[in-house]
Amino acid sequence: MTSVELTEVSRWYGNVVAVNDVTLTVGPGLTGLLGPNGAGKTTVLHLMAGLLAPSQGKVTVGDQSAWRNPEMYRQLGLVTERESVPGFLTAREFVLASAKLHKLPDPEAATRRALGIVEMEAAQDREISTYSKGMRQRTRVAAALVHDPKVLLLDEPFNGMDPRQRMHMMDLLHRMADEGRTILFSSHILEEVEQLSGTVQVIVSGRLAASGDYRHIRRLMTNRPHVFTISSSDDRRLATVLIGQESVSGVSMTDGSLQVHASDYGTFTRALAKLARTSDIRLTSILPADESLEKVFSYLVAT
Ligand SMILES: Nc1ncnc2c1ncn2[C@@H]1O[C@H](COP(=O)(O)OP(=O)(O)OP(=O)(O)O)[C@@H](O)[C@H]1O
Repeated sequence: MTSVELTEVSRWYGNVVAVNDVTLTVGPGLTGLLGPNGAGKTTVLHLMAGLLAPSQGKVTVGDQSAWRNPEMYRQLGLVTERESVPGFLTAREFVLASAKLHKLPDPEAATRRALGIVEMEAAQDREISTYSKGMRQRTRVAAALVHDPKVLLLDEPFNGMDPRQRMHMMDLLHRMADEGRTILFSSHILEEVEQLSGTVQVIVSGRLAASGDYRHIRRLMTNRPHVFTISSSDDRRLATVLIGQESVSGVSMTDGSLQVHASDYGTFTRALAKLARTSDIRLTSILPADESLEKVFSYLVAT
């Protein structure tokens, strides 16, 4: 059982602070690292993989320091974000090259084992250029785990996949985690971690903003303040009724529609339907205002 640990880690590039005083332990099982673009996810993974030195703090894999420690690569595999697989090779050739780079005693057997884990045996002798996105990604996973590492890090492994491919990849990650490995993957899409049974660590602007299971994170995000645009059979009367509600912090009428600031999504939406019914007002549309993912995540930092 191998854990990866960050203790008071910061990493800056010139005057850009990419990771800001993060303390975090990722233990055996499956963990998601969630955050908007530019939050520092890649930097965290590269620190864990020993590709970057922390500007401050300590990064360990098992009991060993990650930085400047080639020994660590026996324990760890990394699937990088950018898809760079030579299309003219077959999956078997690609994974075998990785096995040879690791100087494994029986590279052929290790290649067969890794391709078996990702269920790529049937297509292993076809050129990678003929594969689907999901198959290419699984081939890259096989290359990263050919040396049977205890820790596997994956940077945005679901990027560009359709829902079926995504489910297949999530099953694969769960299976590897169930074998006792420490698996950490990054994502900038909340729905991508929906099928995750393990922990989600949320990172925003280089800081650890929240952690817990998917339902906990989802709740934190939906319980934040929301703005709704509402149309009804009598907007003006609806406005006067709503302003008396505890879950409403402001009401305004602009361009013929009603804007409502609600302090809590769940309480407000439940109250709205009931109020409209008892006041005999017909609701014709309720639209949540468009909020960028950035803003939603930032709310978590503020709490
Ligand atoms: N080599 C670099 N030089 C300067 N700034 C960098 C460098 N690498 C990353 N950054 C900056 O550090 C911050 C964190 O970047 P990082 O790539 O770790 O985020 P991320 O969460 O992985 O985002 P993305 O999903 O968009 O890759 C960003 O502001 C980014 O612009």
